[in-house]
Amino acid sequence: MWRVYLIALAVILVDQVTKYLVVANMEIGDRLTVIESFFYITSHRNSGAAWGILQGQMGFFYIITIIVIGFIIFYIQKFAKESKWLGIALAFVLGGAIGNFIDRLFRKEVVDFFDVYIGSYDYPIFNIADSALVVGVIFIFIYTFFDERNQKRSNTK
Ligand SMILES: CCC[C@@H]1OC(=O)[C@@H](C)C[C@H](C)CCCCC(=O)CCC[C@@H](CC)/C=C/C=C(\COC)CC[C@@H](O)[C@@H](O)C[C@H](O)CNC1=O
Repeated sequence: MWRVYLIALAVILVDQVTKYLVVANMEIGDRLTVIESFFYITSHRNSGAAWGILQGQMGFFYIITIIVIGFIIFYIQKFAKESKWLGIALAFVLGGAIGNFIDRLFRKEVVDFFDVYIGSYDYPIFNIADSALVVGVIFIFIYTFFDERNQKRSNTK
C-alpha cells in the first residue's frame, strides 16, 4: 500500500526536478535538439490544461485536481491491494496530478518541455507529470478492460 505512495512521490520528484532544471537553465522558447525534426527540449509554459484549453482558469483547475486526487486516493485505499499493476497506474496518475498541481499553485502556470513532432504535427509540449497521467490512465483502462473480461469468463463457467 505505502509502496504506491512512494511511487507517486518518485513521480512528483522527477517531475519537479526536471521542471526546475528547465526553468533554471533555459529561457522560455529556448530549444535543445535531441533528435532532429522529431524530439526537442523546448522551454514552454502553459496556464491552461491539455492543448492549452481554459488558459488561466486556475480556480477551476484546483477544484478538478483536488477531485482527481480525492478519487485516486479513494481507489488506492480500495483497490491497490487487489493488483500491483493497478496500484502502479494509480500512483502514476496521483503523482502526475500533484506534479502539475504544484506548478499551478506556485507558478500559476505549468512548465512543459517535451516537444515531439509526429510527422509535421508539433504535438503540444508536455512534461513528466502529463506523461505519468496519460500512462497511468491508459494502464487503468487496460486493467479495467481485462478485469471485466476475466469476471465475465468466471461468471459463465
Ligand atoms: C495529461 C492531461 C493534461 C494535464 O492534466 C492535469 O494536470 C490534470 C491532473 C488536471 C486538469 C486540470 C484536468 C484534466 C483535464 C483533462 C485533459 O486535459 C484531457 C487530457 C486528455 C489526454 C488524452 C490522452 C491528452 C493529453 C495531452 C497532453 C499530454 O500528452 C502527453 C498534452 C499536454 C500539454 O497540452 C501540456 O501543455 C499540458 C500541461 O502540462 C498541463 N497538463 C494538464 O493539464
